[in-house]
Amino acid sequence: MTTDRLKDMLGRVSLTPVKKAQSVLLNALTGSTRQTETCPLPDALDRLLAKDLLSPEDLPTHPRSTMDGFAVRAADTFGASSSMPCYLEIDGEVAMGQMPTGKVVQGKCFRIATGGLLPEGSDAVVMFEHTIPVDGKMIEVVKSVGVGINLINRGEDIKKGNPALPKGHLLRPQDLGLLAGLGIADVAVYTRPRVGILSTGDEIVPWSESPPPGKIRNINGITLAASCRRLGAEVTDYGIVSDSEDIFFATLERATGENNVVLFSGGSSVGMRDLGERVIEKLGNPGILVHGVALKPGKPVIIGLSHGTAIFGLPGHPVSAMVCFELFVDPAIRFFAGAPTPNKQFTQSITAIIDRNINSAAGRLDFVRVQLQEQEDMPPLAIPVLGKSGSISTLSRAHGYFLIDEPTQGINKGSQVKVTLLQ
Ligand SMILES: Nc1nc2c(c(=O)[nH]1)N[C@H]1C(S)=C(S)[C@@H](COP(=O)(O)OP(=O)(O)OC[C@H]3O[C@@H](n4cnc5c(N)ncnc54)[C@H](O)[C@@H]3O)O[C@H]1N2
Ligand code: MOO
Repeated sequence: MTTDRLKDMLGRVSLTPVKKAQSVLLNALTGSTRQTETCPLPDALDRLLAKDLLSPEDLPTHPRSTMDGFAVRAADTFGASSSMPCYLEIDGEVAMGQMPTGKVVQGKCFRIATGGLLPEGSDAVVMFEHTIPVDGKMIEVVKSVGVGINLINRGEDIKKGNPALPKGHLLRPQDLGLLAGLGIADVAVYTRPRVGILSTGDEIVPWSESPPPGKIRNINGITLAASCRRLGAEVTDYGIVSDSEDIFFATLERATGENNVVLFSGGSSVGMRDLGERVIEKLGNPGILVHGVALKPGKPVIIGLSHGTAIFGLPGHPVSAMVCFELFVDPAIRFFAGAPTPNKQFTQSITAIIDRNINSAAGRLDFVRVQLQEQEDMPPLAIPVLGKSGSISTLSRAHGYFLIDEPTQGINKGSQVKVTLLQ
């Protein structure tokens, strides 16, 4: 496979627009394998279906009453009203959980409870409230019913052979309920994506330690692992790797062999010790897809692929790392998780009104963190959370973000913005 990196007029690799980088990544991933497995129904929540599911039977398997009342022949009640009731003889009772015995014949009815199976001959149910007992054997019907009223027909929920759920569908509680109703005990799902995480930098110490002067705690190892778990991935932490090319390469090579996606943070920009690009290139097949995107923050991100595993060199600054996760890693994990269109389709977003002017340079995508403040009878206010990409508290305080696209040079106070909520 050859990679198609954007070049400027002098042949130098230039910053790639975010949308282009996303499509290069997703196109390259189409050659990667997604594994599937069988999962017991109760454990299938939040998994993605690996096959189209057809209904193996009619649901319900028999017509059932949806009201407490009397199973009748609708024609027997035509014209019935409180001023001119019709009279029906109670000829039997449907026992719950049992097949009804007997048949409703003209002029007769069966007592039935909600959920009871409709006895043969009946085609509607009259609610108790619309009847008056005459004696133990006879009722007055004071409201007519049409055929099919107050019952659910065989196969009305879903018919045998009809599509129940499509391949790639994310299984929610209501979907598990549908599968339970159809008696599907084992579900073919995509295997959870495996993600390996490395943190690079001689200055990084485990977050649980007290850093001596010159060192800092590992923030990215935690934020990235948690973001992966949110997407249902299984995460392996390969720890903190020192800025030695040999150790970094050996760890990255091992992680690439063991995972669908590998993330490392730090070492993506052009500093002397920034080995990210070199080691991905060395892994090859094909190696680097994109290095440097027109994005703020997050410009130095590296996107690579090696032997079907997606590799991301995320900028070390904690906000930049999470922004790149949201825009690039998230779709890659969704791809391996089995999502049919890995770019977020129905992200939770709301319209808000920006409370001040925001500058933005033309030619790059700006990711603006915001807090939301409710306003009466108006969309909420979006208040930008300003701060450097090294300040994780700015993301922690943010309720969401909006994007300023490449051609736009800033937006004016009072404009509407589409805020994607940060979960
Ligand atoms: N001459 C240039 N310098 C820089 C450029 C540039 O274009 N030219 N880009 C800047 C931008 S933008 C960013 S973002 C950073 C990205 O740098 P790296 O990805 O190489 O990351 P490091 O240099 O290793 O670290 C940056 C920063 O983040 C801290 N860090 C790293 N890992 C962690 C972690 N796991 N937890 C918490 N903090 C972490 C690290 O200590 C640095 O402070 O490059 C700019 N430079
Ligand atoms: O891209 Mo850097 O992430 O602007 O801080």
